[in-house]
Amino acid sequence: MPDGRRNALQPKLDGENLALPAPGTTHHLHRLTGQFHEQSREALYRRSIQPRVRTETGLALSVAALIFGMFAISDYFYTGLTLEFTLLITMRILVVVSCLTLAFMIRRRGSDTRPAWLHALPLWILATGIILIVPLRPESLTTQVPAVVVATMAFYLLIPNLLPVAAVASLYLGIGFLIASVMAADASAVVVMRTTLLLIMTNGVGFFTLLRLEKLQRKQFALLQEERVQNRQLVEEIAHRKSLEAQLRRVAEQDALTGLDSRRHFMTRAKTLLRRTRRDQAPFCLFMIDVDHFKAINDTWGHSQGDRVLAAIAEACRRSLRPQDVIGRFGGEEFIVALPKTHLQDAQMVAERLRSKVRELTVMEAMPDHLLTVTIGIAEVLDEETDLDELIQRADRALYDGKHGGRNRVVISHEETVGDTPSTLGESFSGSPPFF
Ligand SMILES: Nc1nc2c(ncn2[C@@H]2O[C@H](COP(=O)(O)OP(=O)(O)OP(=O)(O)O)[C@@H](O)[C@H]2O)c(=O)[nH]1
Repeated sequence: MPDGRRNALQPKLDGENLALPAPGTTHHLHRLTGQFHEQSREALYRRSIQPRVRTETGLALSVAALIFGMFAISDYFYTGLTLEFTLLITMRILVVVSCLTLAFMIRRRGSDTRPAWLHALPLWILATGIILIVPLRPESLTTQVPAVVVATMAFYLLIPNLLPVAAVASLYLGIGFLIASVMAADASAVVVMRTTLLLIMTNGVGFFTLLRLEKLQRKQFALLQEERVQNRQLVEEIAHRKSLEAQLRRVAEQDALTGLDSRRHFMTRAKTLLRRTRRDQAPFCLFMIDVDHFKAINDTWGHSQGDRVLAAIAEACRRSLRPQDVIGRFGGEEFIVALPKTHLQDAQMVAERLRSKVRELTVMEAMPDHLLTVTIGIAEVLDEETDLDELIQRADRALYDGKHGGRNRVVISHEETVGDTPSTLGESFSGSPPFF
């Protein structure tokens, strides 16, 4: 299904059609890392944020590397064109190039199997670069402390990473910086103490802020999943109800044995047709069709054969009539047909054709010596007549006349004719006489 046509009740997570957890599954987060205890859910979460993380990491690393490179200007002011400056500029170029390369790799090569070290490595390179400034520019130690604080916050909050990765890299930066301060810049105990406290505070703030963010994002993810599960259940429920409704409608509207309209549905459709035909002042005819000696078929060949005969006659009706004619099973072995925009003479021809078709049905092969016949009563709607029930009654009376007249015939309701002359068009048997 194209995305545009995707059901609005089924939101899609970033880039993936992810499997959903079982409904009602609760989620627990690790207290110190903020990650899901459930490994599969954690993997699902990471996959869902992967495209965003790739882009943001690439951007953040590029920005951090460029800022780190820009500080070559202050190196020049501190050292002038000395060996230290050459070492500093070389080191900065190496760090910038490594970070940009890794940023590029993360953006281009990010996949499910991407190793964690690929994300950790740029932090360690940046941290090493910052630490190395201390021995190369020991006199600027005091200005380097705020740079370490900013870098630590960037490790936690700017460059997307898992909390343990950011924490370990920040600790490495802090401890490395303190050791370098003592060993290469002869920092006094007070300065070391102050810097240590500042870095502890920075790490604390960074750690707990990122921990909170990690937890919030995962809670949001879990809620979204829960919602998706509920939406999916809702969609399934709606589909189920719709199919039940359709089934119920079919049961109510269709006769199960023949597939024809049920009596009730026929009445509804025929009434609409009659109204429309009356409005257009067009003719309208109705057939009542009854299988002759049907009880005997049941009694002799069984009810299953009787059912097959009814289904075959229904099929013959469907094939002999036009798509706009409405055919219904009126009850038992009786069928009813509404023929809109049909004159009596045409209806009579159609009925005769149908009667001949019934005699040729293959279902009769199982009933040797039996001539399967039907009697059809026809009534045409009279001028200004709008009542379908009356039309049915007249067709039924014609059918009754046909039964009494010997069956296997088409009979037109005599109430159709001008004057009181009966117009029953009885027909004597053709072919072999019926078995009964
Ligand atoms: N097999 C089968 N028989 C049915 C079904 N519905 C009604 N019948 C039977 O159809 C028979 C109708 O018999 P009758 O009303 O006496 O009519 P008939 O034997 O066709 O006689 P005439 O109409 O006078 O020619 C009854 O025995 C019903 O039990 C059905 O769905 N399947």
